[in-house]
Amino acid sequence: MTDLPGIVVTGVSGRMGQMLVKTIRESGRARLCGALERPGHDWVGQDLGRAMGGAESGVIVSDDALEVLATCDAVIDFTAPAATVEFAALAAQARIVHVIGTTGMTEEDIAKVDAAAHHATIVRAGNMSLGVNLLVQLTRKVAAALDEDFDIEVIEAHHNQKVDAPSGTALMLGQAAAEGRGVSLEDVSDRGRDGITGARKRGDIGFTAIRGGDIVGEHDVLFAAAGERIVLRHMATDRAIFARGAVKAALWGVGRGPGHFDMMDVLGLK
Ligand SMILES: NC(=O)C1=CN([C@@H]2O[C@H](COP(=O)(O)OP(=O)(O)OC[C@H]3O[C@@H](n4cnc5c(N)ncnc54)[C@H](O)[C@@H]3O)[C@@H](O)[C@H]2O)C=CC1
Ligand SMILES: O=C(O)C1=N[C@H](C(=O)O)C[C@H](O)C1
Repeated sequence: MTDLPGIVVTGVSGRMGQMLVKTIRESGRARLCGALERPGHDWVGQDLGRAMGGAESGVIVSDDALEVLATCDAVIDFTAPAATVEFAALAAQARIVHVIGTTGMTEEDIAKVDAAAHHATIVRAGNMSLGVNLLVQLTRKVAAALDEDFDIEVIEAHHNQKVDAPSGTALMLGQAAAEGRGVSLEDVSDRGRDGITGARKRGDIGFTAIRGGDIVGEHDVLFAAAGERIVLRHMATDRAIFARGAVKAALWGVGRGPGHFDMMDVLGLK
């Protein structure tokens, strides 16, 4: 049992953090070697099992990332951009795998993660599910096959606690559509319609974000032309799909050496 790769979960009290703990425990392929939360969080110092409302687990929630990362093979991180940038630097120091699910990162944040990837094995993706990563491939193919007579719109829906928009997944899908068309997403992205916007610009890729209730995550890529429409859709109904992908990525990364990878690498979809 102790020979299994050790994974630490950071942001352990969060929606994804708790799902990751459950997924690691059920996997039979890894052991939970630590649990981290932000300094000042009321779970810090408590037994993780008890904090999650169950039996004692023997794992104490810590806020000392440097100490915990030194004893583990990988850290899985679904937290917030500023925290993720710090974890990347610590993972580089510890020479371990850093799986990043955090979305809403800026170009500057990503440049810092790139720098950390000289020493850490980083797997970062706005969506860790198999289904969405396949949808990304399909989106690129469909966009490449159609011309600008087809308007492309990415529509996403998430729960009312989500803090970033468009979602990381929507941006992955928009990027794939732009690549399929051979254009830069930056040049054609339309992200904030309100008021008298004028007619839609030919060639633009539009984004719409819906927030409500407990929606886990839904993404449509709409290709709309005169007389016909194609819709590519993914609907997540259980966060376990993201957690399973993240654990798979952590195990894939152990022993691989430094670099900045994504789920396409892990799933062999490149
Ligand atoms: N890539 C993917 O497949 C997925 C990505 N996400 C992304 O994961 C992130 C988290 O999502 P949720 O779990 O829903 O959010 P959440 O708000 O439920 O959890 C975030 C947790 O991170 C903790 N945290 C913040 N700063 C920290 C620090 N310095 N050290 C340790 N812990 C810290 C918070 O206290 C909180 O418990 C978001 O960016 C979301 O978009 C969510 C689902 C799937
Ligand atoms: O915040 C979430 O919940 C999710 N975030 C990711 C994103 O921004 O795309 C992935 C998933 O859709 C759930």
